[in-house]
Amino acid sequence: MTQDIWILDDDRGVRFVLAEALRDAGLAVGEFGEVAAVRAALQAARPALLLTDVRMPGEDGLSLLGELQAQGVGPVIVMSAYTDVATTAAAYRAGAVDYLAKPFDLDHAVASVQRALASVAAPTAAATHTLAPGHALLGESAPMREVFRLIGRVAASDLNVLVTGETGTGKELVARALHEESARRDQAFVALNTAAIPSELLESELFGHEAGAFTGATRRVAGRFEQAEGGTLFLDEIGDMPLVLQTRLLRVLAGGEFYRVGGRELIRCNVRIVAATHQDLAARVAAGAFRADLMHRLDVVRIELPPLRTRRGDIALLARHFLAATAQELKLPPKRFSKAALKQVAQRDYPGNVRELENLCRRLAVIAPGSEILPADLGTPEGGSRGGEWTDALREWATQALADGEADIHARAREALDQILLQAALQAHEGHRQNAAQALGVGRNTLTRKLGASRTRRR
Ligand SMILES: Nc1ncnc2c1ncn2[C@@H]1O[C@H](COP(=O)(O)OP(=O)(O)OP(=O)(O)O)[C@@H](O)[C@H]1O
Repeated sequence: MTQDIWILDDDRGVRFVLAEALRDAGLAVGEFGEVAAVRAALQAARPALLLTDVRMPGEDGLSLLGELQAQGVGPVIVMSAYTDVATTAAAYRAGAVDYLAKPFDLDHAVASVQRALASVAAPTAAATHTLAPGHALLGESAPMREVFRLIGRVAASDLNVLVTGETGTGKELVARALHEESARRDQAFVALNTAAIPSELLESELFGHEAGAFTGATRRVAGRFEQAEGGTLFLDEIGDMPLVLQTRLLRVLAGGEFYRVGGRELIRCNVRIVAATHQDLAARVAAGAFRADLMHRLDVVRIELPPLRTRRGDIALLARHFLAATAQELKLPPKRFSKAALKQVAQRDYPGNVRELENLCRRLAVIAPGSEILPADLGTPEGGSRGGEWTDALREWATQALADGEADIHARAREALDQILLQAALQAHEGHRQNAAQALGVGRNTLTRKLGASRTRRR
């Protein structure tokens, strides 16, 4: 038996191609250009499935979605050119079974319809709260759309989520979006970077302590679990959590209750956990550094954030956003990228991902002269300044050294810088100290002292 699929879209072209594709797949199709027409048709019939756009002139497709759910109409698939988290999540909240980002692949759309018909999904809970304000999480690339889709899908559930991705890819922003799109949004969102806290303090940081629990504990302090009660707790860099605390955390997650450090009162907790890591958690488990049972408890749903190099299409959008946002925040005159500069920005490598791009744009918003940013302002070799090459390398080195927790980074970098300059100048002036010092613009004594210092240190 053929099934009746209704398409609601004010764009005739979309209706046409979609209807053709569905008919080719053996389905019966009805086409509607406005919400009112669907309402009228509902007097006489019910579709097996509705495909609808969300934003149309006149009435919002989402409001219709709510009505249809109330009338027990079959599954609804939402289509939209808007792929931001708020719209996607609102569609799922309103009961959509799938979300097709326009422009969509027709095969994909037909497959989605067939899947929905096959499962005739159990009705999802209707919208219970209004649309949250837009999130700062931006992106138009296919992988980011997929991330938004996932956020929309799982936000309303209370499932624990593990967010993975390289440093600076936006893991914390995803955790915030999950919180904002959930029923917990009016409660606290509390973030804790487990790697940034010395392990001996981590337990009290998480679970709080009583007065007198340890030296210096003069009064009772609530931990992050208590602060996040009813809300969401974001545990960043979970892969670095010491094993003893992993055990403790696991017990709390399993039992839903804990004691403060030095306390006797059992505290019940209702907290959703979103954990993040840049590491391969399974590899940490294999290496014996992470508990498998804790990983399974945290990794109920996984959201993988793609590195910026696999979604270069997002760079221009992000760069413009960061430039404008910095100007607004610091009350600076707005600047814009010249075409050539933006092209170069989009072609650069960002080992620090979105954070590194953001830092570059913040710097440009502050220091680039003029209202238009030119390639020369970027400090790239193509821009005419040779500074970019080595400062980029230095930045990479520093990022890595900091990530590895190395000590004395500043002193080591400064010494390396001094030595490279001194040796280059000495070489250029055939070992003549006076001339080398002069060329560098430092005093001869300074040069001698720096050469001496390095020799002493090496010993
Ligand atoms: N898609 C995005 N849209 C807008 N801003 C973003 C996006 N992704 C990241 N950012 C910005 O980049 C910076 C880094 O993001 P965030 O702190 O969420 O990354 P992270 O993956 O948690 O990093 P780390 O692993 O180092 O903790 C933040 O300032 C954030 O606002």
